[in-house]
Amino acid sequence: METERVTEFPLSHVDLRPRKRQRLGWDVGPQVTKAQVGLFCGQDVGNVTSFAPAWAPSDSISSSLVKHDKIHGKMGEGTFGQVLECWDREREEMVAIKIVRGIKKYREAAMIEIDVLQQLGKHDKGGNRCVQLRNWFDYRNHICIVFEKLGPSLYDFLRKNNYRSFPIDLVREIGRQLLECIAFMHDLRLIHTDLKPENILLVSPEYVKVLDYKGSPRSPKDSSYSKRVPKSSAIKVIDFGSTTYDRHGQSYVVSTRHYRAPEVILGLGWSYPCDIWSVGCILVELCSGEALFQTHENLEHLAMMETVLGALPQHMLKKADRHADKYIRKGRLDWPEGATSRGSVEAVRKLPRLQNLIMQHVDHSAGDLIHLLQGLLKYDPLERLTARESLRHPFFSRDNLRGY
Ligand SMILES: Nc1ncnc2c1ncn2[C@@H]1O[C@H](COP(=O)(O)OP(=O)(O)OP(=O)(O)O)[C@@H](O)[C@H]1O
Repeated sequence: METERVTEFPLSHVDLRPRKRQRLGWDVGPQVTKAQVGLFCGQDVGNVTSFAPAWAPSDSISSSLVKHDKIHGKMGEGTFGQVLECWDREREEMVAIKIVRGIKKYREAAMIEIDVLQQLGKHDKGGNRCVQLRNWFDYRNHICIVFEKLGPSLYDFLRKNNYRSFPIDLVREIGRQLLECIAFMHDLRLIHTDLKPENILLVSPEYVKVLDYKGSPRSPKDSSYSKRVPKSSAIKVIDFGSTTYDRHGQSYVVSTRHYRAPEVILGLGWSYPCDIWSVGCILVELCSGEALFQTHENLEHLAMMETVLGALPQHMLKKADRHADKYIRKGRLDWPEGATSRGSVEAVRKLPRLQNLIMQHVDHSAGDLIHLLQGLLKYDPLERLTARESLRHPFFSRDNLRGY
C-alpha cells in the first residue's frame, strides 16, 4: 500500500529524505473478493504491551494473538497499521503478520492485497519472487495477513549503510529478479504500481563488511572506509495493496513520487510500463545510493527528468491533461520560469546526465547498464522496454555474470 505521511505514529528516526509521499486519491483496484474468514491462528505474546499497535483498542489484537504464536517484535509500520514478527507454532517458523487498521479504505486495500497474493500463489511455478501469503484472518474488524518472514528492505539496507551504493554485480542480480517478478505479474495482467526500494525485501538479513575506498566517509559520524554488502542477493517483492488489473485508460495518480512515470504525472493514462519506469529509477538508486529524482513537485520532477534524460517528447507534452497546464507553456516545460525557488533551479541544474551518473558509480559493465536504463526510462511508455525484453538485455547476459 502506498501511504500518506503518517501522523499517528511517532517516527523512530528522522530521515534525511522523507519517503512517505502523499497519494492523490484512492485507487480503484481489482474486484475485491468477498472475504472468506480465514483460519485464525491466534498467538501467544511474550510482552504484549511493548508490541501493541499504537492505534489498537484496549482489547488489542496483540492480546488476542496470545493463543498460539509469540510476538517477537515490530518489523514495520505505515498508515495501514503494523507488521509484527511472530513465531508460528503450528508451522514452526517465523512469520510476519500485517495487522491492518480497521478503517474501510485500508480494509479494502488489504482485501485487494490478499486477492492478488492468492492469484500470484496460484500461478507460481516455484520462485516467482513475490512474498508468500501463509494465511489471513479478520479479527475484530482488523484484517491480519500472515506472510513468510523476510529480511530488511533495500531502502532500510541502504539507509543503515549510510546510503553507500550496492556493487554492480549485486545490482544486476537484484534487477534480474525484480524484472522476473514483474514479468510474472504482467503475464497475469497485474500491475504492481508501487515499486520502490521499500517494497523490495532481501530474503536474508545477513551481510558482510567490505572495504570501500571509493566511497569516502559520508558524514563526520560515518568515518569508516567499509560498507555492508548483503551475503545473498535473493529478494522478494512485497506490498500488493495498490496492485491492479490492466484496464485501458487508467489515469488516476499511482506510484510513490520518486518512482512515478512521466505518463502518470502528465495524466496521459498508464499501464504496465509504469512499473518498468519504477524499475529504472530503482536500479539507478541502487548504483548510486540515492534516489534519482528527489522531489515533491510535478514541474520540478519533469525538469529533473529533462536534465537527466533529455527533452520530453512534444507529443507527450501536447497530450498532457488540463492539470498539466500549470507547467507546460507553448508546448514545452515551463522551466525554469515556473520554478518555485532559485534553490529548485539549482538542484535541477546540478543533476548529472544519466550516462555520467552511472559512470561515476559503476566500474565495469557501465555501458550495458546505461543502455538498459535508457530502455527502461524511455519517456514514451509504448517505446519503453517490457519486463521480458529487459531480461534479454546484454546487461543480464552470461558474459556479464561474474557471480554474486
Ligand atoms: N514479509 C515480511 N517480512 C519482513 N518484513 C516485512 C514483511 N512484510 C512487510 N514487512 C515490513 O513492514 C513494512 C510495511 O509493509 P508493507 O509495505 O506491506 O505495508 P504498507 O501498507 O505498504 O506500508 P507503507 O505505509 O510503507 O506503504 C515493510 O516496509 C517491511 O519493513
